[in-house]
Amino acid sequence: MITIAPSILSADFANLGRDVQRVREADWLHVDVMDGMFVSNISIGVPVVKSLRKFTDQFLDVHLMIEKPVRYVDAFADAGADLLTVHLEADMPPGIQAALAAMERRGVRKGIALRPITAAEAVLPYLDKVDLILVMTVEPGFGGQAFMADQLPKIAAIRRYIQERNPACRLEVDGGVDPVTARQVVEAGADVLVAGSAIYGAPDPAQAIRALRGE
Ligand SMILES: O=C(CO)[C@@H](O)[C@H](O)COP(=O)(O)O
Ligand SMILES: [Fe+2]
Repeated sequence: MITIAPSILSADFANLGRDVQRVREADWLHVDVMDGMFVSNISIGVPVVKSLRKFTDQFLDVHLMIEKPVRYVDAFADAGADLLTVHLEADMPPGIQAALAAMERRGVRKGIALRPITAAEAVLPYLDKVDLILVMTVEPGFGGQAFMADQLPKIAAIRRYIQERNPACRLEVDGGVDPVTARQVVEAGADVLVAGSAIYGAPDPAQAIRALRGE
């Protein structure tokens, strides 16, 4: 089963409620949080997640592109995030483990994300503790970038690790996903597809969601 997670980074923030309505047929909503430190861009944070939680029943998939994310787990849990994904590069190992432990305490689903430079093997110490692994297929920080096909072998390698060690874990791909690259990442083993520009840049976002599902 393929899950589509529209990224609201490509929405019109002045009309966010309208743009969330436009993707209501997707089960998930992908929320990109950027701090201007882990990535150069600054996007949105806790108050927007809180407002989204009141507005939609969609599963709130919050991608934290922030340094030392353990500092914000409680705040995003209070705001109503369903899943928090932290980058392995965003802290030293005790910090990432502390972030995952805090999510466990709060009953929030736990994800880890990898920049393109980070090898598949980096997930191994965490694989039995997480609900989702996110492979970035662009450098994190901005929507609308070109898909990095050199990440496909990494997706396939992580799918093999998941099958061996934690088959319930989801494998999400984020960056440059469109109907063509969607097929490639699904073939490699992804089962959650994030898409920003391919959905919000399309004349009919609902149709774009169906196209990403291969319907
Ligand atoms: O996390 C990020 C960017 O850092 C993404 O979630 C983007 O928002 C995806 O946008 P597209 O590449 O699909 O336009
Ligand atoms: Fe993202």
